[in-house]
Amino acid sequence: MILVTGGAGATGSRSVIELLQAGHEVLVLDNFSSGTVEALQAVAAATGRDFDCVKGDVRDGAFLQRVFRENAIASVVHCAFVGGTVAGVSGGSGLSPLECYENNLAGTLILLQVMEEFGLKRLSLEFGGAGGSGAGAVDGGADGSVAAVQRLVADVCAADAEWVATFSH
Ligand SMILES: O=c1ccn([C@@H]2O[C@H](COP(=O)(O)OP(=O)(O)O[C@H]3O[C@H](CO)[C@H](O)[C@H](O)[C@H]3O)[C@@H](O)[C@H]2O)c(=O)[nH]1
Repeated sequence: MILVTGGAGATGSRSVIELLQAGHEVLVLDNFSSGTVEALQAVAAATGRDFDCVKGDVRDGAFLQRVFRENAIASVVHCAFVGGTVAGVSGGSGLSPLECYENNLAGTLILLQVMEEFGLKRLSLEFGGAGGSGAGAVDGGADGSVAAVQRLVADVCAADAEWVATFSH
């Protein structure tokens, strides 16, 4: 089973469709800060497949531990990112830098810690709107938090060859 964080959002729900169509079992995890039940209903309609969804936050380590304990998760697709507030950059969420870094960097840090605790070291990161776009994008992100996430994950992978991570924007 593949866990898709932020699976009720635009980028995440597209990933869920692709994974279901490829025959994978999927579990969606989303705090529904911007994700919607309608997006999940559209996934079900497009694929004709059933999948479960748990409501909760990637920053909640105890919640993540429960999810990993109760489900046979083989890998994680991490899409639970929020956009920055840099003027003129798409994907802006209206959140402050502190809120963005907390969502994106702290959320990823806690997710990685719990994954490692469960011996799970396969991760795809899909930044979607949080990655920014066009000439205004800074270091691959609408604010520095996406670059910080990439650096964190790169350092974790460099220190332990068992970790496998891919990025897409
Ligand atoms: O801590 C968090 C933060 C976010 N989320 C969830 O993560 C998902 C993020 O998805 P969004 O749709 O908010 O963001 P995307 O990057 O997927 O999509 C954005 O970027 C896209 C471009 O790729 C389009 O512009 C789209 O309209 C715009 O919402 C949401 O379900 C949100 O509820 C969490 O679960 N936990």
